[in-house]
Amino acid sequence: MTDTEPSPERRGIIRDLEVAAAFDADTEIERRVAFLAERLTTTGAAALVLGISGGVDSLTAGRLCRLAVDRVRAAGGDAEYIAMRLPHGEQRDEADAARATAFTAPDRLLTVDIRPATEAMAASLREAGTPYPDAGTEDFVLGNVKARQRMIAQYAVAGGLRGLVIGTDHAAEAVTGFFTKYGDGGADLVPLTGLTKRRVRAVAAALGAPDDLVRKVPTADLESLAPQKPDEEALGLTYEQIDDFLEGLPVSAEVEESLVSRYRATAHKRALPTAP
Ligand SMILES: Nc1ncnc2c1ncn2[C@@H]1O[C@H](COP(=O)(O)OP(=O)(O)OC[C@H]2O[C@@H]([n+]3cccc(C(=O)O)c3)[C@H](O)[C@@H]2O)[C@@H](O)[C@H]1O
Ligand SMILES: Nc1ncnc2c1ncn2[C@@H]1O[C@H](COP(=O)(O)OP(=O)(O)OP(=O)(O)O)[C@@H](O)[C@H]1O
Ligand SMILES: [Mg+2]
Repeated sequence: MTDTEPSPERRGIIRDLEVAAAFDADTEIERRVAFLAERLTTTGAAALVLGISGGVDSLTAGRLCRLAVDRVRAAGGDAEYIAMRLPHGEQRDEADAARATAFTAPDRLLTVDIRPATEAMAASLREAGTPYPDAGTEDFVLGNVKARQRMIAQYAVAGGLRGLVIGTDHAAEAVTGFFTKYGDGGADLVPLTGLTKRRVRAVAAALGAPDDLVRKVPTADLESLAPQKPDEEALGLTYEQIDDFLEGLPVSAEVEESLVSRYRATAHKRALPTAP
């Protein structure tokens, strides 16, 4: 069963997440590079800091950082793009991460293993007697600790070098709240805002990224008990379905209901802390 006319609630979500009706990859590249360059110039920051995972989102954001920094320099400014590799121990898709990093052409590359910090926190939580209901819950929660360790590492570099931390959140993650609050959700600038997943891929392709990395299966890769688990498996929805919903295309009633209710349930993740 499909609907052809998006509900008023869906239209509100599309508007709130800034998903444009029309899309042209080159126009989006220009707009987003201009945004990053303007932020560097206006804030007087000296660097853009971004974790590169090997996935398409960070590859795309990283290339936009490269172009923005080049633009600032061409205008006589001084800035750099700092990429960070933040593996948890040995990363299974390290070869992809290395190629993605090379594609973004950073001025500096810093590699920080987040495993020791994550394990130290896990051990201290266990010692404190943290009452996890089961091993799966502990593994899931420690996955979010990994994402937050990455945030800590990026802010440590930004703090030392007058940098700004780049987040890779886009509309297809924002609508489901599929990010760690104050983990990968913690950033200063979010240049992919409003893009659906297929539009992120289209931007990556237009930027000249290697085809296999453009089409790579998305994974948060946070759970040690389920390494490289595809996002679509975790979400129980495909990115095609999520993108269709966001682009106002026909989706089933089940998909519509599921996304509207996830959007409502995760409102706190897209807002400032709740105050009285
Ligand atoms: N109603 C409410 N009002 C205010 N705050 C509320 C709240 N409900 C929960 N909270 C708070 O939010 C916390 C839950 O949020 P959070 O800690 O983020 O945890 P949660 O949303 O449960 O998990 C994060 C999800 O995002 C996925 N993820 C993370 C990182 C990257 C990617 C990726 O795409 O690569 C995906 C991850 O696999 C997982 O499925 C609760 O522990 C609580 O502190
Ligand atoms: N192993 C890692 N090394 C460096 N940064 C990472 C790593 N894992 C995650 N990140 C950071 O967290 C962000 C969120 O991860 P996410 O999985 O949503 O994006 P991605 O890996 O770039 O693309 P995809 O969603 O297609 O897998 C990444 O874009 C990146 O900035
Ligand atoms: Mg990923």
